[in-house]
Amino acid sequence: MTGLVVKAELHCHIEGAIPPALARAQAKRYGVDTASFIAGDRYVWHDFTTFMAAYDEAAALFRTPEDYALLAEAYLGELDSAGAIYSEIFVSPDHARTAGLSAEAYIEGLAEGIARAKDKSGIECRMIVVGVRHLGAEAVEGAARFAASRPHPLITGFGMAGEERFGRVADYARAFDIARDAGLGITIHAGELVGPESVRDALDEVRPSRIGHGVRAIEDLDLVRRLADEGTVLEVCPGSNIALNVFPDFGAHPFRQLMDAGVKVTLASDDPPFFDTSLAREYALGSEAFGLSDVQLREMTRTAIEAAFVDEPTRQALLAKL
Ligand SMILES: Nc1ncnc2[nH]cnc12
Ligand SMILES: [Zn+2]
Repeated sequence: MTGLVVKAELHCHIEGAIPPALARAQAKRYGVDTASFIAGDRYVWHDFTTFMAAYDEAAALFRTPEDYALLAEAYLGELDSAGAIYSEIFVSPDHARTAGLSAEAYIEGLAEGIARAKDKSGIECRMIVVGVRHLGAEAVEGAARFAASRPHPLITGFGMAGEERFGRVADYARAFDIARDAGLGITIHAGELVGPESVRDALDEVRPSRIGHGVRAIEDLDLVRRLADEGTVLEVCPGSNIALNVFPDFGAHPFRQLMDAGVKVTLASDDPPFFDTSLAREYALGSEAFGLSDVQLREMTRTAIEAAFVDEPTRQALLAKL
């Protein structure tokens, strides 16, 4: 039934959306051995650290603007087929630079793929530049300065991904100040690998309108009330959380508790092929694991579009499609 529900996605890392078969094809072109991180049609990893290592290896196989154009076009085509009308992708200039591609060329390639997808299906997409937390505060400030220079109109947000157990949120506050001052939307990964204190620090130090994951806020009901009161939107990625063992199974996942407590929740796929998921599967889980009706799923899509980092005319046009 959820196939009929109009969808929107606020949380997908474009490097995390590389299908293993495409990574293999890229590796063949560039003469890279994938044995350490792909087996058959699956990425090989067993915890967050080895997941990040496999992710970095896959990202390093994308080296030209056209490589990224094809990736963005393919991912958005898949989303369109699943009924999505809007997507935000996290983009990481640090990963591009490691692969020998300038941040500018990387963004141009992605923007080309986004434009091709929009021409084909009408799907809207925006880019959120992310800094990589475990590269340190200076690197994250560099990513923020790049985003704040507003190198492309489709870049509308700034965020931070990577190893949440590295450093303290306060170390990164300046990066977020730079991005906020430039008018970018703000989101931050928190409450995924670390508990409620990480979410509280994110709220206090960064003042985001959205939090990536945030699900471990459930360990502190005062914090859950604060999220509800302040209207902070959570980009919840249940398939990712179970794959990374943040919770043992969907029965233990707090999506429904957060929603019932009045927290604004949305569903997203994070790094779909790494976690055997897709936006379609996350919406199906919304129904099958969390008991949401199609009407509730559609309302959740509305929450996502209301929280999207887009200009008002685009937001209104998207809302009119619901
Ligand atoms: N689930 C995740 N958490 C933090 N950083 C990430 N980068 C890509 N996926 C991530
Ligand atoms: Zn993420």
